[in-house]
Amino acid sequence: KVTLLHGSHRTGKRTDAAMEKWRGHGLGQFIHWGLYAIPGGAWNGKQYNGAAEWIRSWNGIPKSTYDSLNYSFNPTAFDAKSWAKTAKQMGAKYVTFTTKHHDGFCLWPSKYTKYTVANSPYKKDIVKAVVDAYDQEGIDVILYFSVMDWNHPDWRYDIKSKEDSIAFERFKKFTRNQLIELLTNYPTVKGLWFDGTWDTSWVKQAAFADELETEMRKLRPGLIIGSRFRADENGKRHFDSNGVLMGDYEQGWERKIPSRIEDVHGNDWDCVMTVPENQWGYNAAWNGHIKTGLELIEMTARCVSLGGNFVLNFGPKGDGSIRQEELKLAAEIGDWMKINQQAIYNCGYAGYDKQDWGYFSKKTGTDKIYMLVFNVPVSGALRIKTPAKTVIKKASLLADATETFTPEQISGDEYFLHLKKGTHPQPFVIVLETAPGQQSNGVKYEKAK
Ligand SMILES: C[C@@H]1N[C@@H](C(=O)NCc2ccccc2)[C@H](O)[C@@H]1O
Repeated sequence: KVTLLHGSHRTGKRTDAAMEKWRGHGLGQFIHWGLYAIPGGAWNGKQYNGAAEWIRSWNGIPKSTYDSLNYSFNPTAFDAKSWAKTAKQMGAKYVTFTTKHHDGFCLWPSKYTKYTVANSPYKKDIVKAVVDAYDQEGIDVILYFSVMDWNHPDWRYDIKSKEDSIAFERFKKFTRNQLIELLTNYPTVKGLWFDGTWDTSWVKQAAFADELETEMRKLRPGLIIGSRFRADENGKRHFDSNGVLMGDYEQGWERKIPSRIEDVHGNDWDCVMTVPENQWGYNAAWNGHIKTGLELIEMTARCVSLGGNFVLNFGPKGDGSIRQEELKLAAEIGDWMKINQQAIYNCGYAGYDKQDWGYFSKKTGTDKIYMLVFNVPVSGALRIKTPAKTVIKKASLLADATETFTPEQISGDEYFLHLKKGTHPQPFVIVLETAPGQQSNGVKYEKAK
């Protein structure tokens, strides 16, 4: 153990109500929207190969021309209420919304820079519209904020001179001012999702960032901040020099999902995921593999079964409308969630061995176990290995409790549930009422009725 002044200030999960609520969300929506949605991944008819929200960094684009896009930002189809309705129907319990991405354009009328929506034809406060609309739908709001700001003259990738240091001191003040401004303007937001914090200039600011995080938490008790915001004084990010998680949850699962429970080290975490391989902002040409509704439902199940939240990204167009492909996915996910949401909301790791047919989740604070079945075996037999001294009192279909299953005991703590042939074209959920701490009484298998 090394002594740290600016390492993690807490070990273990937060147990307060605000974090318990976040932990139980299961499914969230990410929205990446900004000037990058106007070019939509192409410039003068040429396709940019990277992620559309990074197009400003492309050599093919004159920076000043990109920066002038704020003068053509007028999303006439923007309707935060319809975005929030889409999220509600999908079953998302929270939204993470880009206030300012790496390009530095602010979707709120910040007092600390001219590079904001106030100086665009649209003029109005988009962050406020989103916060109000999602609040009204009962969906929690987390604000995405990029520390790295390509537009600000005082941004530096590293501090290599006295001039850099003087400039970056101004940048740090600017960053603090904007964060306090966001927390003051939009007091109902539940957390901040930080990005653009990997460059050396920011990694060197352990003391400043630690102080700023403390100040924000004091201003907004219960505020949820992930592991990507700040480094410790040795430059360690996400986990400090003693291997303790920074912030309230692990923010390292960007476009990837943990394989096993050991990978999450007993921490809270979220997985943020794109529909294409790697496009967060709107890209008109969705190339490569586009994830299907079934894939995304299975990713949601996998994240919840490992105690995390799955946050699916939407990239609205330059005019503010959501593309048809994303609306269709939201509807498909929502249709499944309407029937099976009980296995997702306020659920977490069940402590059962992973089986080939799918995922277990457990309703927090109860002995209710869910089996989220994606891969029905040819045998129709779903294997369950219960933790020691746990008996299955009842097994039934979540969608229809009258459809019950009589567990066939195979050995001390192993059972088969036998499915009727060809009865489940869609992923489905079985609920297990269990009684831990009891010796199994050898439930015998009765022929399927
Ligand atoms: C949530 C996404 N994060 C931004 C990004 O630059 N990701 C690339 C990246 C991911 C992890 C460490 C460094 C850099 C993307 O533009 C999205 O905003």
